[in-house]
Amino acid sequence: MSLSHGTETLGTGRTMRCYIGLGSNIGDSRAIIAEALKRLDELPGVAVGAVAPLYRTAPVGYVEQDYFINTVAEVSTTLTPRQLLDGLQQIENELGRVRVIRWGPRTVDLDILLYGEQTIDEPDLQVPHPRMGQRAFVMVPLADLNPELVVGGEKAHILARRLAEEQEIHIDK
Ligand SMILES: Nc1ncnc2c1ncn2[C@@H]1O[C@H](COP(=O)(O)OP(=O)(O)OP(=O)(O)O)[C@@H](O)[C@H]1O
Ligand SMILES: Nc1nc2c(c(=O)[nH]1)N=C(CO)CN2
Repeated sequence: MSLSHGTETLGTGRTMRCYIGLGSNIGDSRAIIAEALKRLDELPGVAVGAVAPLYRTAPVGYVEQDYFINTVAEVSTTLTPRQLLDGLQQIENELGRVRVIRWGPRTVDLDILLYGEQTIDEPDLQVPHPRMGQRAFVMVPLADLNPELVVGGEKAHILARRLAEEQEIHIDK
């Protein structure tokens, strides 16, 4: 929890509730996600709250790759969306340097799913995340945290249940 640390120089002064999606399919994904959450909580102006369970999920989109570990974290922040994105990219870069395969892809992906009720449509930042409502690996952990949340006109738990019938997702054990 670092909301009170240096926040006078950051962001809006208002505290926003956000949801961050985390995914990894390279290296020790569980340890990498734990480390990403620790670093997220250590960012000035960011406090990590509830974190959903870890899920093991089949790759969506480009399918010739390993299964992912995914989760979603609820975050309180005084940062602006862009400051938050900068912080997430810094963590991705730091952890991405823990290279497992030479020239290999990044080890962790951090997405801003929701930033309060705000809508942002800029070339390098779209919120709500435009593909979140089609992805079981996002909606299932998000629904664990906030089942009544409305995403694209539907409640998170309803979307999650439907997507989980189409896309492979299991609690990680
Ligand atoms: N809500 C958001 N959260 C994080 N990054 C975002 C968001 N909206 C746009 N971006 C942009 O997406 C870029 C990351 O693209 P990348 O190639 O990693 O996409 P991806 O994570 O593989 O795919 P997807 O966006 O479908 O999850 C970042 O450089 C960032 O500028
Ligand atoms: N299961 C799963 N599939 C994905 C994921 C992910 O995090 N989990 N991330 C992607 C690019 O953001 C593309 N496909």
